[in-house]
Amino acid sequence: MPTLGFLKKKKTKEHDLHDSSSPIENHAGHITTAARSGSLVSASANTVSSANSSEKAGDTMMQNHGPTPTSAPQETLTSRPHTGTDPTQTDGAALSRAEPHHNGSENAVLPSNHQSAVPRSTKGKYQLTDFTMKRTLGTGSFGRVHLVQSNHNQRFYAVKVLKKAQVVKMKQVEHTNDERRMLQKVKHAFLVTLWGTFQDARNLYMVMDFIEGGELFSLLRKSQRFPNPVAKFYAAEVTLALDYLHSQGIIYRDLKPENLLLDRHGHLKITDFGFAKEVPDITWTLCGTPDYLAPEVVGSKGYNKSNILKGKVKYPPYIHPDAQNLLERLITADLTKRLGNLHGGSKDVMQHAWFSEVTWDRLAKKDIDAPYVPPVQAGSGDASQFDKYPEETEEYGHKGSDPHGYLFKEF
Ligand SMILES: Nc1ncnc2c1ncn2[C@@H]1O[C@H](COP(=O)(O)OP(=O)(O)OP(=O)(O)O)[C@@H](O)[C@H]1O
Repeated sequence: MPTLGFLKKKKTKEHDLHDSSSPIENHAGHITTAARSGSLVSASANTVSSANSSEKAGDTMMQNHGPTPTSAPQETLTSRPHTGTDPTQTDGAALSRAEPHHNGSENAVLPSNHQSAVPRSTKGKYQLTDFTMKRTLGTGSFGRVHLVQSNHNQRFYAVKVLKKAQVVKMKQVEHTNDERRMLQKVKHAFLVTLWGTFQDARNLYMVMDFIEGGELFSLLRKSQRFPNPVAKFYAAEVTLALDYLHSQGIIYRDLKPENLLLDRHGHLKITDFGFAKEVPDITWTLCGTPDYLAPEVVGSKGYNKSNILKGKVKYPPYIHPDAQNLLERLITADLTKRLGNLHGGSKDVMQHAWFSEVTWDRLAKKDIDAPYVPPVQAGSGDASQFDKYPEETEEYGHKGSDPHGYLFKEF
């Protein structure tokens, strides 16, 4: 018989994980790339090679339990010196003020790494003239993401621009409004921060922190494959981020290396909530006989990808057996057997053998050095880690008729 007790959304333990961190309230911290030279990263080149040295560094990294790791954790703890600033704040004000000038109710200081569900209010009405548009950082199905510079504090941000007509044509209105709402709500060290949104007659704009280190995709492409400990580091940070999202009733649904960005220190930030979904009543735990569950839930019929249900994954011979085991258990089509969806919830994933040497609380505090530090000049708008794209030819800031505006009232 099924037990109904576990059919509640699981409040996971990242209360504990994040309560202890509060790393990003201190805006006074400054990390220079020089300060990172003592890090455990051996791959100072542009790739994470699979050389032995790198493998070893990764091992050390994940076992870095000592009280004083060699990589100046305090600096890591006070990181994001420029990212925790509202784009309309001038520098001096941003360091001390909790309220931006345009809306007294807003909290302009980045929240701590707590998993509190109190939404960060980012509904300051930014406008195009607050920013100077720079080059394109990436393109997606409905728009593009630009590097921009705030005209108020000269800091750099990323602005996602979505063409309303395209969003409507591709039937993405709901997804787009969801994306905005969820990104505004979440706050986590490994999730990108949304500062605010605005619109003109043709476009929607989402103002985010600029994550300088580029896509994990690019690093993977250059590296071809990650050594086991490096893969483990990124997977572990993703695990924490997803665990947090799930605790907030959000399923991400678009996990891919293109959406995993590296910050200036090499820690992950998940971006693109275009397919994320809020499922407040989601059943994360499922075990025993699912007598009371709808067939489409049991059979996962909502996702009609029979090839995925039936497909057989071939694992390369070099994959670590523990990693393979974890993957096999995560991509189990049968929800009643899938790791992360069982009685222990995400804890089962975190306690899997592949993650055995991960010290989760320290990882959550970014207290474990990343295996690769992107070669960027921090805070300077250095977009060298991003691929180049043909630039948008259509000017932004259109006034005039706005046939779709009523669909995006929240922006
Ligand atoms: N905050 C950010 N900082 C730096 N670059 C970013 C940021 N957000 C997005 N990008 C870049 O822009 C690219 C496209 O962004 P995003 O995935 O959000 O767009 P999209 O239109 O939803 O894409 P898709 O069609 O893949 O869903 C990302 O892959 C990344 O390279």
